Amino acid sequence: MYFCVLNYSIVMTKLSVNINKIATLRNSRGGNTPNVVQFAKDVQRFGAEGVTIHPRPDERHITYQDAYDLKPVVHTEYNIEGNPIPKFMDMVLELQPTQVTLVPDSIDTLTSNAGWDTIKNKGFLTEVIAEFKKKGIRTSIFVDPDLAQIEGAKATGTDRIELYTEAFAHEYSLGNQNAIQPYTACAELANSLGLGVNAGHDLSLDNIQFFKQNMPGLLEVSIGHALVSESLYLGVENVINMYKNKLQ
Ligand SMILES: CC(=O)[C@@H](O)[C@H](O)COP(=O)(O)O
Ligand SMILES: NCC(=O)COP(=O)(O)O
Repeated sequence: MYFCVLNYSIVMTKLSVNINKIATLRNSRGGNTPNVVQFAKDVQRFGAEGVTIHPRPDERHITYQDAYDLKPVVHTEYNIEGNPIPKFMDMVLELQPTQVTLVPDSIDTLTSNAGWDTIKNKGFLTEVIAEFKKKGIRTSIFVDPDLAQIEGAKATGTDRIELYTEAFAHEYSLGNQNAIQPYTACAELANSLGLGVNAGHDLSLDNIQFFKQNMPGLLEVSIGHALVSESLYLGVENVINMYKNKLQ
Protein backbone atom coordinates (compact mmCIF):
# COMPACT_ATOMS: atom_id res chain seq x y z
CA MET A 1 0.00 0.00 0.00
CA TYR A 2 1.29 3.48 -0.84
CA PHE A 3 0.69 6.59 1.20
CA CYS A 4 0.96 9.99 -0.36
CA VAL A 5 2.55 12.36 2.15
CA LEU A 6 2.21 16.00 1.23
CA ASN A 7 5.06 18.04 2.56
CA TYR A 8 4.64 21.63 1.48
CA SER A 9 7.89 22.54 3.19
CA ILE A 10 10.23 20.81 0.74
CA VAL A 11 10.30 23.69 -1.71
CA MET A 12 12.67 26.43 -0.69
CA THR A 13 10.81 29.73 -0.41
CA LYS A 14 12.93 32.80 -1.09
CA LEU A 15 12.51 35.91 1.02
CA SER A 16 12.55 39.05 -1.10
CA VAL A 17 12.59 42.23 0.97
CA ASN A 18 10.46 45.06 -0.38
CA ILE A 19 12.30 48.31 0.39
CA ASN A 20 9.57 50.80 -0.59
CA LYS A 21 9.11 51.83 3.04
CA ILE A 22 12.77 52.80 3.36
CA ALA A 23 12.26 55.20 0.47
CA THR A 24 9.09 56.53 2.12
CA LEU A 25 11.12 57.43 5.21
CA ARG A 26 13.90 58.97 3.15
CA ASN A 27 11.49 61.05 1.08
CA SER A 28 9.79 62.44 4.17
CA ARG A 29 12.84 64.68 4.74
CA GLY A 30 14.46 64.96 1.34
CA GLY A 31 18.15 64.08 1.46
CA ASN A 32 19.40 60.50 1.50
CA THR A 33 18.71 59.12 4.97
CA PRO A 34 18.03 56.25 5.20
CA ASN A 35 19.95 55.26 2.10
CA VAL A 36 17.98 52.70 0.07
CA VAL A 37 21.04 51.41 -1.76
CA GLN A 38 22.83 50.74 1.52
CA PHE A 39 19.69 49.12 2.91
CA ALA A 40 19.50 46.80 -0.11
CA LYS A 41 23.14 45.83 0.41
CA ASP A 42 22.51 45.18 4.10
CA VAL A 43 19.39 43.05 3.75
CA GLN A 44 21.24 40.81 1.32
CA ARG A 45 24.19 40.61 3.71
CA PHE A 46 21.73 39.61 6.45
CA GLY A 47 20.36 36.77 4.31
CA ALA A 48 17.55 38.12 2.13
CA GLU A 49 17.41 36.21 -1.14
CA GLY A 50 15.95 39.05 -3.13
CA VAL A 51 15.14 42.74 -3.20
CA THR A 52 11.74 43.98 -4.36
CA ILE A 53 10.77 47.49 -5.34
CA HIS A 54 7.45 48.80 -6.54
CA PRO A 55 7.97 52.24 -8.09
CA ARG A 56 4.61 53.94 -8.44
CA PRO A 57 3.80 56.42 -11.18
CA ASP A 58 3.95 59.37 -8.73
CA GLU A 59 7.31 58.07 -7.35
CA ARG A 60 6.12 58.77 -3.82
CA HIS A 61 8.49 56.21 -2.38
CA ILE A 62 10.89 54.29 -4.65
CA THR A 63 11.85 56.46 -7.63
CA TYR A 64 12.77 55.35 -11.11
CA GLN A 65 16.26 56.66 -10.37
CA ASP A 66 16.41 54.32 -7.33
CA ALA A 67 15.62 51.40 -9.63
CA TYR A 68 18.73 52.25 -11.68
CA ASP A 69 20.91 52.91 -8.62
CA LEU A 70 19.95 49.55 -7.11
CA LYS A 71 20.75 47.48 -10.18
CA PRO A 72 24.53 47.16 -9.55
CA VAL A 73 24.14 46.24 -5.88
CA VAL A 74 21.37 43.66 -6.06
CA HIS A 75 23.29 40.42 -6.53
CA THR A 76 20.40 38.26 -5.33
CA GLU A 77 17.03 38.33 -7.15
CA TYR A 78 15.96 41.77 -8.29
CA ASN A 79 12.16 41.95 -8.52
CA ILE A 80 10.53 45.08 -9.92
CA GLU A 81 6.78 45.40 -9.50
CA GLY A 82 4.38 47.79 -11.16
CA ASN A 83 1.79 48.56 -13.76
CA PRO A 84 3.31 48.13 -17.23
CA ILE A 85 2.70 51.68 -18.43
CA PRO A 86 5.18 52.70 -21.17
CA LYS A 87 7.59 54.45 -18.77
CA PHE A 88 7.68 51.37 -16.52
CA MET A 89 8.17 49.01 -19.42
CA ASP A 90 11.06 51.03 -20.85
CA MET A 91 12.79 51.07 -17.48
CA VAL A 92 12.38 47.33 -16.84
CA LEU A 93 13.45 46.38 -20.35
CA GLU A 94 16.57 48.48 -19.95
CA LEU A 95 17.45 47.26 -16.45
CA GLN A 96 16.66 43.60 -17.07
CA PRO A 97 15.98 42.58 -13.45
CA THR A 98 15.57 38.92 -12.52
CA GLN A 99 11.81 39.27 -12.41
CA VAL A 100 9.09 41.73 -13.26
CA THR A 101 5.79 41.46 -11.39
CA LEU A 102 2.85 43.07 -13.14
CA VAL A 103 0.43 44.80 -10.77
CA PRO A 104 -2.71 46.60 -11.98
CA ASP A 105 -2.35 49.64 -9.73
CA SER A 106 -4.01 52.88 -10.61
CA ILE A 107 -2.30 56.22 -10.09
CA ASP A 108 -4.08 57.20 -6.90
CA THR A 109 -4.16 53.91 -4.95
CA LEU A 110 -2.62 54.00 -1.50
CA THR A 111 -1.25 50.51 -1.98
CA SER A 112 -2.00 47.51 -4.20
CA ASN A 113 -5.67 46.64 -3.78
CA ALA A 114 -6.50 44.02 -6.44
CA GLY A 115 -5.03 41.46 -8.76
CA TRP A 116 -5.32 41.47 -12.54
CA ASP A 117 -8.38 40.27 -14.34
CA THR A 118 -6.29 37.93 -16.45
CA ILE A 119 -9.25 36.92 -18.59
CA LYS A 120 -10.34 40.42 -19.60
CA ASN A 121 -6.74 41.57 -20.06
CA LYS A 122 -5.47 38.44 -21.78
CA GLY A 123 -4.41 40.20 -24.99
CA PHE A 124 -2.61 43.05 -23.23
CA LEU A 125 -0.85 40.80 -20.72
CA THR A 126 0.20 38.33 -23.39
CA GLU A 127 1.86 41.11 -25.42
CA VAL A 128 3.60 42.69 -22.45
CA ILE A 129 4.84 39.35 -21.13
CA ALA A 130 6.26 38.41 -24.51
CA GLU A 131 8.24 41.70 -24.56
CA PHE A 132 9.79 41.00 -21.18
CA LYS A 133 10.50 37.37 -21.93
CA LYS A 134 12.29 38.33 -25.15
CA LYS A 135 14.80 40.10 -22.90
CA GLY A 136 15.13 37.08 -20.61
CA ILE A 137 13.22 38.67 -17.74
CA ARG A 138 11.11 36.27 -15.66
CA THR A 139 7.49 37.41 -15.45
CA SER A 140 4.93 37.18 -12.70
CA ILE A 141 1.33 38.40 -12.60
CA PHE A 142 -0.28 39.68 -9.39
CA VAL A 143 -3.61 37.87 -8.99
CA ASP A 144 -6.40 37.34 -6.51
CA PRO A 145 -6.78 33.76 -5.22
CA ASP A 146 -9.32 32.74 -7.83
CA LEU A 147 -8.96 29.56 -9.86
CA ALA A 148 -10.29 31.13 -13.07
CA GLN A 149 -7.67 33.89 -12.77
CA ILE A 150 -4.92 31.30 -12.45
CA GLU A 151 -6.12 29.58 -15.65
CA GLY A 152 -6.24 33.03 -17.25
CA ALA A 153 -2.69 33.78 -16.12
CA LYS A 154 -1.47 30.52 -17.64
CA ALA A 155 -2.95 31.55 -20.99
CA THR A 156 -0.83 34.75 -21.06
CA GLY A 157 2.46 32.83 -21.11
CA THR A 158 3.65 34.17 -17.73
CA ASP A 159 6.26 32.20 -15.81
CA ARG A 160 4.74 32.81 -12.41
CA ILE A 161 1.86 34.30 -10.49
CA GLU A 162 2.03 36.33 -7.31
CA LEU A 163 -0.96 35.63 -5.08
CA TYR A 164 -2.35 38.77 -3.46
CA THR A 165 -2.38 37.86 0.23
CA GLU A 166 -4.16 40.83 1.81
CA ALA A 167 -7.42 38.91 2.29
CA PHE A 168 -5.62 35.97 3.89
CA ALA A 169 -3.62 38.25 6.21
CA HIS A 170 -6.72 40.10 7.33
CA GLU A 171 -8.83 37.00 7.98
CA TYR A 172 -5.96 35.17 9.68
CA SER A 173 -5.51 38.11 12.06
CA LEU A 174 -9.15 37.62 13.03
CA GLY A 175 -8.55 33.93 13.74
CA ASN A 176 -10.02 32.56 10.51
CA GLN A 177 -7.54 29.91 9.39
CA ASN A 178 -9.93 28.75 6.65
CA ALA A 179 -8.94 31.86 4.73
CA ILE A 180 -5.93 29.89 3.50
CA GLN A 181 -8.10 27.50 1.47
CA PRO A 182 -8.43 29.47 -1.79
CA TYR A 183 -4.67 30.12 -1.70
CA THR A 184 -3.84 26.44 -1.29
CA ALA A 185 -6.22 25.53 -4.11
CA CYS A 186 -4.72 28.19 -6.41
CA ALA A 187 -1.18 27.06 -5.62
CA GLU A 188 -2.11 23.45 -6.37
CA LEU A 189 -3.67 24.47 -9.67
CA ALA A 190 -0.70 26.67 -10.58
CA ASN A 191 1.70 23.82 -9.79
CA SER A 192 -0.29 21.46 -12.01
CA LEU A 193 -0.19 24.00 -14.85
CA GLY A 194 3.55 24.53 -14.51
CA LEU A 195 3.21 28.08 -13.18
CA GLY A 196 5.57 29.19 -10.42
CA VAL A 197 3.94 30.57 -7.28
CA ASN A 198 4.98 33.75 -5.45
CA ALA A 199 2.95 35.60 -2.83
CA GLY A 200 2.84 38.95 -1.12
CA HIS A 201 1.02 41.77 0.59
CA ASP A 202 0.59 42.10 4.35
CA LEU A 203 2.57 38.95 5.08
CA SER A 204 4.19 39.26 8.50
CA LEU A 205 5.99 37.39 11.25
CA ASP A 206 2.57 36.51 12.66
CA ASN A 207 1.16 34.81 9.56
CA ILE A 208 4.12 33.69 7.43
CA GLN A 209 4.71 30.27 8.97
CA PHE A 210 1.09 29.17 8.69
CA PHE A 211 0.96 30.53 5.15
CA LYS A 212 4.13 28.71 4.08
CA GLN A 213 3.00 25.43 5.64
CA ASN A 214 -0.20 25.48 3.60
CA MET A 215 1.19 26.58 0.27
CA PRO A 216 2.53 23.85 -2.04
CA GLY A 217 5.45 24.95 -4.17
CA LEU A 218 5.75 28.46 -2.76
CA LEU A 219 8.83 29.87 -4.50
CA GLU A 220 9.05 33.42 -3.19
CA VAL A 221 7.44 35.86 -0.79
CA SER A 222 8.00 39.60 -1.03
CA ILE A 223 7.53 41.40 2.25
CA GLY A 224 7.95 45.07 3.07
CA HIS A 225 5.49 46.90 5.26
CA ALA A 226 5.44 44.45 8.16
CA LEU A 227 9.12 43.54 7.88
CA VAL A 228 10.23 47.15 8.19
CA SER A 229 7.75 47.82 11.00
CA GLU A 230 8.88 44.73 12.93
CA SER A 231 12.50 45.78 12.43
CA LEU A 232 11.89 48.96 14.43
CA TYR A 233 11.51 46.81 17.51
CA LEU A 234 13.57 43.73 16.70
CA GLY A 235 16.29 44.93 14.34
CA VAL A 236 16.59 44.26 10.62
CA GLU A 237 19.08 41.38 10.73
CA ASN A 238 17.16 39.61 13.45
CA VAL A 239 13.84 40.00 11.63
CA ILE A 240 15.25 38.65 8.38
CA ASN A 241 16.52 35.60 10.19
CA MET A 242 13.18 35.14 11.92
CA TYR A 243 11.41 35.13 8.53
CA LYS A 244 13.92 32.70 7.11
CA ASN A 245 13.41 30.32 10.02
CA LYS A 246 9.66 30.45 9.58
CA LEU A 247 10.01 29.80 5.85
CA GLN A 248 11.94 26.57 6.30
C1 LIG B 1 2.16 44.16 -5.09
C2 LIG B 1 2.21 44.40 -3.65
O1 LIG B 1 1.39 43.94 -2.91
C3 LIG B 1 3.29 45.23 -3.09
O2 LIG B 1 4.17 45.67 -4.02
C4 LIG B 1 2.74 46.36 -2.38
O3 LIG B 1 1.83 46.93 -3.26
C5 LIG B 1 3.75 47.35 -1.91
O4 LIG B 1 3.46 48.61 -2.40
P1 LIG B 1 3.43 49.86 -1.45
O5 LIG B 1 4.72 49.90 -0.71
O6 LIG B 1 3.26 51.05 -2.36
O7 LIG B 1 2.26 49.70 -0.51
N1 LIG C 1 4.58 42.02 -3.51
C1 LIG C 1 4.30 42.33 -2.16
C2 LIG C 1 5.36 43.18 -1.61
O1 LIG C 1 6.34 43.44 -2.26
C3 LIG C 1 5.29 43.68 -0.23
O2 LIG C 1 4.02 43.98 0.21
P1 LIG C 1 3.90 44.49 1.74
O3 LIG C 1 4.64 43.50 2.61
O4 LIG C 1 4.55 45.84 1.81
O5 LIG C 1 2.42 44.50 2.02
